[in-house]
Amino acid sequence: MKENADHFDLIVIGAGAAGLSVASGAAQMGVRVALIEARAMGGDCLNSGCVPSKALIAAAARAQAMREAEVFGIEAVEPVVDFPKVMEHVADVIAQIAPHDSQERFEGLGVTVIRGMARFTGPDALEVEGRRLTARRFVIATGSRPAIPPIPGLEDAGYLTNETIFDLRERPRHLIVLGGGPIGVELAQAFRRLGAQVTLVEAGTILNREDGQAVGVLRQALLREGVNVREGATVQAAGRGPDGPWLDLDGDRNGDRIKGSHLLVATGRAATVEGLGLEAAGVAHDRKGIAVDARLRTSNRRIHAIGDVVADAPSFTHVAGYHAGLVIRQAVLGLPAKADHAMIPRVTYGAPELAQIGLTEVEARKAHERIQVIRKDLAENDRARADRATEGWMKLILHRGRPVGVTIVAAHAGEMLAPWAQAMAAGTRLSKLSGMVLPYPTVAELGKAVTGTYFSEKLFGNPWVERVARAVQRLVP
Ligand SMILES: Cc1cc2nc3c(=O)[nH]c(=O)nc-3n(C[C@H](O)[C@H](O)[C@H](O)COP(=O)(O)OP(=O)(O)OC[C@H]3O[C@@H](n4cnc5c(N)ncnc54)[C@H](O)[C@@H]3O)c2cc1C
Ligand SMILES: NC(=O)c1ccc[n+]([C@@H]2O[C@H](COP(=O)([O-])OP(=O)(O)OC[C@H]3O[C@@H](n4cnc5c(N)ncnc54)[C@H](O)[C@@H]3O)[C@@H](O)[C@H]2O)c1
Repeated sequence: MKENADHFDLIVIGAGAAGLSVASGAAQMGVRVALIEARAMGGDCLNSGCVPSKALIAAAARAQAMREAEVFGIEAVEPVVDFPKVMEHVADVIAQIAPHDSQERFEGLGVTVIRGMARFTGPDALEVEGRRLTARRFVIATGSRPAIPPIPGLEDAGYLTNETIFDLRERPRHLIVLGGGPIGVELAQAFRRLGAQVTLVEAGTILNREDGQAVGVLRQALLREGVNVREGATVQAAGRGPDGPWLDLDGDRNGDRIKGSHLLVATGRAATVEGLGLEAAGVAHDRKGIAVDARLRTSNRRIHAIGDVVADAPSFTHVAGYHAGLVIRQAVLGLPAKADHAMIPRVTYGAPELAQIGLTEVEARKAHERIQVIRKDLAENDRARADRATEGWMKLILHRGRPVGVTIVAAHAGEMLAPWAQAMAAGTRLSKLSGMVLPYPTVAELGKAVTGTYFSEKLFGNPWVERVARAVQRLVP
């Protein structure tokens, strides 16, 4: 081993969800770790992603609840939204979580934290701010950035991204959101609920990876709440007028111009690979990110890549954490570990939320000749009735009696999905799930009701079961 102060067992580049998880796990198991971060500790999720967006959504939900109070016998009112205070709340939530990801905490765990841009100079060496570091192994966890589409005039129009929108302290009068993926949909609805006029512009259909029927429920909610949803809209050009940015659309309606006060671009992500010196390190990558094998190794076997920077991996914080665990198993404990993205859950935090694990119905029909789909509406659930939140449903997709997918559209779909994620990861049989006693009244009971339907279809009206039951009545005292 090189007796050099700047030699480490493991160097991690990027202190976002992925890099932080590897660094803390490895350091706590006695490995000499360096963690390099060019910008804010915590990366996208803490500073400009999950955390601020969910805090904003929470404030927006409070505002909406005031508009919808009538049904509970409480006078509905149009809320007075103090937008700067809402954004203070968002900043405060970030500040509360930040110590967990801070340089001080990681140094306390024994990690050497180095601030600056890392650039590989060779297969086992890199440079940060003129300092040379070497290591036995590296982990690239440099995440992703907003991908900006090549629309003529977009730079002149001026736009926000997830990296700047949470710095706003003045409520947009009219926010144009370009892109109807999870970022666009979540933020469009939140800003609308906080009192902005919102136009959501999407080239195809919103949330196009998700179950179309579930998206339909969310789309109706967006429209009902006054989000102007423009799907199938191609943006020809953008520019800036005296009052703010505009987009010229061509598609569903010919040649119309949308004028807003602010424009948010949420048209996808690009892996952060520029300036990393990946060629010097012998790490293959393309437009989609860094290529890895099932063990998350790059073309340089001593370098792993994890999180958003990985080509073709789902971009979620829980995936970043999952990848980190797999790398720790291999690089720290010497155990084999392979990534499997088939059972990664995902939730779009609209109102209602849209949650998915495994195959959607359409995907399952393509993958298997025969599937069974059982759907139960929230309107049948007592807690949902009491909460006046009966919009939505759950769909269980089965192949040969085993769950291959679950889709939920409901106010708390993410929480409702969690036990299914556990059950599907553990391979729990449906009979075990249907035999479980759940607290009443909870919306989670809808999941049990679905499994109940599966078994009642098999048991009720079945001549064999009826014969057995009659025999038992005769023979058992
Ligand atoms: C608005 C929004 C909402 C989201 N909501 C959710 C959600 O609700 N749930 C969910 O699961 N996911 C959500 N995501 C996705 C989630 O934020 C990402 O999947 C996650 O942050 C990826 O973590 P990461 O560690 O791979 O990358 P990042 O968090 O991007 O971290 C990478 C870090 O590397 C640093 N870096 C880059 N290059 C270098 C270099 N050369 N040298 C040193 N440092 C470098 C960067 O500065 C950054 O801090 C959301 C994303 C956005 C944008
Ligand atoms: N709740 C969550 O877990 C959550 C929330 C936000 C983001 N994320 C993660 O971040 C990723 C990125 O989110 P995103 O919403 O930016 O990207 P996305 O790729 O999921 O969606 C981008 C959308 O923009 C549209 N689009 C692209 N170019 C366009 C153009 N020129 N004009 C009009 N529409 C255009 C696409 O058709 C697509 O629907 C997500 O895929 C997800 O993995 C997760």
